[in-house]
Amino acid sequence: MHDITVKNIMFSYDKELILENISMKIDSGDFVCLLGQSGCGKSTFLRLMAGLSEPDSGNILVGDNELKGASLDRGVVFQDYSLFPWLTTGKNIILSLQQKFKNESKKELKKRALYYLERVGLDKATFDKYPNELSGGMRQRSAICRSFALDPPILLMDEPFGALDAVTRAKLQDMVLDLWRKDKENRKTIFFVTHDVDEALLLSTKIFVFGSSPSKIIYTHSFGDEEKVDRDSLFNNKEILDLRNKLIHIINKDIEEKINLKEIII
Ligand SMILES: Nc1ncnc2c1ncn2[C@@H]1O[C@H](COP(=O)(O)OP(=O)(O)OP(=O)(O)O)[C@@H](O)[C@H]1O
Repeated sequence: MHDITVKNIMFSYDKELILENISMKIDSGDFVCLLGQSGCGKSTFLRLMAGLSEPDSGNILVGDNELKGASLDRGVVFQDYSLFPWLTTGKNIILSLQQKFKNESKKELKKRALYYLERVGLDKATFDKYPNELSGGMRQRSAICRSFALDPPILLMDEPFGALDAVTRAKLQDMVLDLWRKDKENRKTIFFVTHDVDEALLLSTKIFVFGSSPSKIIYTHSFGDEEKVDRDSLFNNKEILDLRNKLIHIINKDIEEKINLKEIII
């Protein structure tokens, strides 16, 4: 129902081709990670999936419907938390919830917001705090809380943990996995951009790697149902270690090719 089919997407900024003929199939409930070197077009692609920009050609289908513009069926979490600094965390969350749950009273919306604050590991007091009174990790938890409270079937996440220290990052990775896993009946489809290979291995059921100049899919890996990677097997399981090395090699090779190409042009 919320399968995503991407067909032959081409996208340029001015005359520069950024995405070349991208096609992919994402099943409902998949946790997809998109890897690739910096500047290869990962965020550009996520913006297309969010409906925040349009491709030159090609299309994206959610189920049978062609994606046109932003929609409440797709939540987006960016790296920079994207909370309004002049509103308390609670008001930030309720402002979004009001767009979707138009018939719910303020009391019901607050109850929903508090429930999800707890699910992302924040205490009730966070509701009345302004974003600048929170740590980076707490701000990102709040942004994720807002997205999960909106309960979209599809969640698009653009390097949401990129600015966080390693410990907070690990905690939030576990939290998102937990939220994704627990909604078994109605598992969200998550599309997660990262340039961290270990993060992709830990989170994903499916990995796509973008190459650059212009960007196309250069590698795909799908984990079987029983193969979900946990934190221990990241470093102990030979198959996962081989895959990790392979992914790092593919990305490094793409970086080297880009550098060589630049030298030829200069
Ligand atoms: N608004 C814009 N106008 C023109 N060019 C842009 C714009 N946004 C991005 N680009 C260019 O498009 C290319 C892809 O950028 P994008 O941000 O999608 O890459 P990315 O893979 O997400 O990078 P990173 O991992 O560093 O965030 C880059 O060359 C970038 O300079």
